[in-house]
Amino acid sequence: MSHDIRVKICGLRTGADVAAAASAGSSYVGFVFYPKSPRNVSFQEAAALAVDVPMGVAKVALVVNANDAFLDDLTAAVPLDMLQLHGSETPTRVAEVKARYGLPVMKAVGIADASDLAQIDAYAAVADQLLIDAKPPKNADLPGGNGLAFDWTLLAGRKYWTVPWMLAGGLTADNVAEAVRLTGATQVDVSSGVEGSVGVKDAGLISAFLAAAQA
Ligand SMILES: O=C(O)c1ccccc1N[C@@H]1O[C@H](COP(=O)(O)O)[C@@H](O)[C@H]1O
Repeated sequence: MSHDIRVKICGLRTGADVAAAASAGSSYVGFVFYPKSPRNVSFQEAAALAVDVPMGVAKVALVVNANDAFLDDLTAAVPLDMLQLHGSETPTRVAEVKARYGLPVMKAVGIADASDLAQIDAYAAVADQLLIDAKPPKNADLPGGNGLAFDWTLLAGRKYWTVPWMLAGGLTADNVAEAVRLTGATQVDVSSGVEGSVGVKDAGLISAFLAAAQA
């Protein structure tokens, strides 16, 4: 039986990446605007890639603790459908970004243990979507995109959040079906799990991930 799981492929850097994600059936594509990331793209590169994203596939900009000047320039240069805030933005900042840019905002929340779940309600009150990701290791260069999974059973039996959410963190074609089964996620996000080497997407892995997520 096939399930209606919506997939986001994050960290696209080339036209071939966009074509692979779109033809495999992704619902979202993500562009990373964070210089420390091996997946970082410039505004100009993202604007060129956005042209080839089919209608109906949402273009998501991933930013980390971005200020208004950065977001002003980003939103002027790149046609976007959603902003993904993947730093330590507070609920107040999430609300400010949503009001200032008029774009749906997805807030990433890092989870390592049950105590990390407490913060989610405050974000659910202001964000349009949540991204439930693994908390990065201490001193990690990146706040996400580390290929690290968290204990999915932490989400089993949770009360529902009031906004849609995506599961992320260390997902691959081999584990995504189990992750969906344990968490009840209806949306999943992947970056390093569909790469042949760090920062380099692999069309075969993208297609295998979509097939496994929706199987
Ligand atoms: O992908 C990145 O380089 C990145 C950089 C900074 C913040 C987040 C980043 N990626 C996001 O992290 C999660 C999980 O990634 P992975 O599948 O474990 O590699 C995913 O949501 C990406 O959107």
